[in-house]
Amino acid sequence: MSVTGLPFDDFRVLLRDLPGPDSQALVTARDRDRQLTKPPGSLGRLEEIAMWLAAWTGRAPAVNRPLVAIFAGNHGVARHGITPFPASVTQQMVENFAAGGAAINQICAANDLGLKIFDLALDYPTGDITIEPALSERDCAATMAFGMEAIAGGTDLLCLGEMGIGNTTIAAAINLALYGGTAEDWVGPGTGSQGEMLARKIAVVKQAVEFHREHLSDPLEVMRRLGGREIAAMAGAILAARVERIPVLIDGYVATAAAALLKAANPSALDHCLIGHVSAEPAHMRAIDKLGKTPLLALGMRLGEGTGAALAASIVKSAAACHSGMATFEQAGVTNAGTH
Ligand SMILES: Cc1cc2ncn([C@H]3O[C@H](COP(=O)(O)O)[C@@H](O)[C@H]3O)c2cc1C
Ligand SMILES: O=C(O)c1cccnc1
Repeated sequence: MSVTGLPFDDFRVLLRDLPGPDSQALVTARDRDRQLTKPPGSLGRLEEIAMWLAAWTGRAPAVNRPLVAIFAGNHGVARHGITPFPASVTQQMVENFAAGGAAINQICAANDLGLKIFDLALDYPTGDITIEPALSERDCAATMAFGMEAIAGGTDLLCLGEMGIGNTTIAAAINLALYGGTAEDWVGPGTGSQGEMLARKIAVVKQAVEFHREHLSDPLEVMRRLGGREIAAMAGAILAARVERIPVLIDGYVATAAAALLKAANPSALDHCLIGHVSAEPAHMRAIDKLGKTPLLALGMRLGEGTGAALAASIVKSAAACHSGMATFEQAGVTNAGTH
């Protein structure tokens, strides 16, 4: 853990001093883009994505080793009956990922993406956020540090996803703590909560934020009090990626809440991240708006597992391929505007 004092100290230092974009790589990429055999701007957002890759990797846009990292955790709050599925499904789905049977396995296979699963102490659910912090500072910091391992094997595009029964309740509590409003504004069905169960979910989120209200001005405190292990690990992974100049694709409502904690700590913390998709969870678009981002895809998905981020990776790969592989006007002998 920290050599400087409290476990969060190293992360506070890291968050204060994040590397910025590489302006030289950006200028070089813009210059090449102007020469490619297409009308200027005609590849729309693909062009912006290529420039984003250049700025945050510091080199010519390329995606050679895309990786989906899924973090799995269990939540004490699940005991309140706020989700239709039992907490045991988290472990069962981890086994399903390993066996290749989940949606994310198929999307990774179809799009040539690496996949790594990190299970986080599944036998030890976090504290029940309605009456206690989810994690101690030490445990939360250790889990953030573990999340940084996501990039250890090397990748040049990190897609972040999660698995954790009950974690849309956790995401709603984080958003309520960060942005205010009412619990109803941030709670949605998740895997299918409705009627009395949905009412309980709203009450639980309200109660949790009320219980911790004195301690919610510090985003890292919000993380440990209202978050969960997969939330802390995703935040750690985003930070590690920033330091190592790896662009990041964020998945749905839950992953976005983890990212939001970093943005609250440093407004530039997510500049190397794009939101892969807007999920069907009703509050996801509002949460994305709070980050000042525009999602790449809107497919009505509401699964998690990194599936939306993984699908968006194919767009990012295509953006890099166009930028690096297209011929210039000169190479192809195609007449450019203004030169005829
Ligand atoms: C079989 C199954 C596979 C999943 N894959 C992702 N999730 C998603 O659903 C969970 C969050 O929803 P809630 O807050 O309503 O529990 C997370 O585990 C999330 O990744 C799944 C959920 C289930 C049941
Ligand atoms: O948007 C998400 O990430 C999501 C939605 C429902 C269930 N699990 C995750």
